[in-house]
Amino acid sequence: MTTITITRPDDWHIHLRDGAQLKDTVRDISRYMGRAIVMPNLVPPAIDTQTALSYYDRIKAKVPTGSQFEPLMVLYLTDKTSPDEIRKAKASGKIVAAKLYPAGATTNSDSGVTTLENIYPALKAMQEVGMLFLVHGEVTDSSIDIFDRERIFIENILSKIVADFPNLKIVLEHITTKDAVDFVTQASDNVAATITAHHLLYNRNHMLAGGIRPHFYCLPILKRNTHQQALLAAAASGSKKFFLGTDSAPHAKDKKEAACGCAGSYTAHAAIELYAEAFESVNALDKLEAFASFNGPDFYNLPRNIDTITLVKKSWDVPASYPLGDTNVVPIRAGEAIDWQVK
Ligand SMILES: NC(=O)N[C@@H](CC(=O)O)C(=O)O
Ligand SMILES: [Zn+2]
Ligand SMILES: [Zn+2]
Repeated sequence: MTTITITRPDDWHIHLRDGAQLKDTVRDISRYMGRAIVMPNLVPPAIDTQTALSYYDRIKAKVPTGSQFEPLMVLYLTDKTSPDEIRKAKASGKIVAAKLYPAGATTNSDSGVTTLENIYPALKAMQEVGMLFLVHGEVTDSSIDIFDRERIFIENILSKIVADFPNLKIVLEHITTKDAVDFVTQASDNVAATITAHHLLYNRNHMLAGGIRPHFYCLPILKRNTHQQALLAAAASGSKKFFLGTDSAPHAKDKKEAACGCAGSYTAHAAIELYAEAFESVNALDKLEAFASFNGPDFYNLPRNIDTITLVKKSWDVPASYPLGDTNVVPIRAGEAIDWQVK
């Protein structure tokens, strides 16, 4: 039987939600992830230090005994985020980044940023204090095709931010295109990207050919297979600029299987297992550890985890759904097999 042992991984982009759902999402992330960057797009969003810190306490209260899981918190940037708020967040020691959601770009982004210039004072403060800038990289202009929104964001917006703030550490989250791979690759060492398991394993045919599959609907939307191949090549390249961020984003089953379904796919039930499949598909299992366990902490200037987990190549069947608070979530691979499991 094939087994691989890797340093304990972290998840550099996840949605844990809140309220009744928190015990379920925290249980899943706590199984083997050491840390996670917890996204702040709650309702209402975590726009200030105090809100982010009380969210931290609610998460910690749900971590099962025996788990060492540690949440890393993120501030949600708005048009009004002040430099003082950035300094306060940084001083808390628990908030390591601030996130740009272009207003209207994705789930719970209504309070997001309307014009880039509005966050320049905050970005300047972040650059000064060494707080990371995380980006949902899609334009929101309704005249721009949904499959082009990441590329145009990079061309029109991200390239300007990178030029204006050369010392700001930037993570382009959940990249989905060859354009993003190329941009991040040629940019300075201060620019990196997370890649999800579902964008490595799937392309838009999986979502749209032979019937519409709403559980594959996430943002940025799955692209054509040439982009999927570029993402796989980037993840398997060994470049330290690319690292694990699941973007596991649960929505209740009835909110996904609907006439107007929510964006977000759930992968936290089997995150490293799905990444192992993706890396194995390109004969790059030897590159999984750096992607999952080294590149993220190195970019964030945090220590790598010191203990390990072991993956066994042994197929198991994913349940049709998992409990999510008082409702259910249909995970990626529901009712089908996954090749790997964590021992
Ligand atoms: N990725 C998604 O499709 N959805 C995320 C938001 C996000 O990360 O853009 C969510 O919060 O549901
Ligand atoms: Zn996003
Ligand atoms: Zn996300």
